[in-house]
Amino acid sequence: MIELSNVHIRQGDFELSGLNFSIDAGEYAVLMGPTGCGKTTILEVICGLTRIKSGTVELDGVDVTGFPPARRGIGYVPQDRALFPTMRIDKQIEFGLLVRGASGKARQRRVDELAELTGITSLLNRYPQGLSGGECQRIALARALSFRPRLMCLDEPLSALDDTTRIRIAELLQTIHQQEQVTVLHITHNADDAVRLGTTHFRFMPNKQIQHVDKDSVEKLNERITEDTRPVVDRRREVNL
Ligand SMILES: Nc1ncnc2c1ncn2[C@@H]1O[C@H](COP(=O)(O)OP(=O)(O)OP(=O)(O)O)[C@@H](O)[C@H]1O
Repeated sequence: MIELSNVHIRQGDFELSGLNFSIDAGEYAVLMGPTGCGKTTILEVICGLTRIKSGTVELDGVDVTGFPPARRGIGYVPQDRALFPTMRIDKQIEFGLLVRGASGKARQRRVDELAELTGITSLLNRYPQGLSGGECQRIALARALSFRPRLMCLDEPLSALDDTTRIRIAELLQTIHQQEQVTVLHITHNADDAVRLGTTHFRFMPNKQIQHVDKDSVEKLNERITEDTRPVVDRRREVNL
């Protein structure tokens, strides 16, 4: 489904090289690793938001290395959710379909379907201002799913939520994985979330390579949780267009 081969990335002083990583279709893959090791960078490479120096990115056997984000058919939920601040929620959800030329009827049907799936029907006429973190996450998930992506890339989707909301959103992620039959790549520091949600697990190793790890070893992990203090990067919004 996803295959990164011999990928070389450089951003400022940060560099990864000879990186190989693959995920089979239908998996709920969790990628873990300490802060600053390059997890978000890998999501951005897969989505087409960060250019690679060399190597290839394949999706379903197609080399998409030179494809712009919108041609990759990936739903992306960045860590800050990046909702459009001045757009009504129903319009945000249908946006990915609108730019792909879907009819008004098809868009309405999908908005209703996703609103029900994510539990946001009562929010469709609102704007992002004043919404809770959990509500924003549900909307970001619905928006990313609108065009039936083959892959969902989720950047710490359960961070910054209270415990009850965290459990509810984790349940929603499981429902989405099953009902939408979408392959998921979820990055997290949290070993409990990784064990609960993942069907396959990967970890950034000290040698800057990604390695497949079994569930038992994930349970023993206790990654240090630190906040990402980098400024929000607006270009991440592009991917769901
Ligand atoms: N645009 C950029 N220019 C220069 N350096 C960058 C840029 N984007 C990211 N980096 C650097 O690349 C490294 C990896 O960042 P990345 O956000 O991928 O790590 P991460 O594993 O997702 O971290 P966290 O878990 O804290 O979110 C960091 O050292 C970061 O400062």
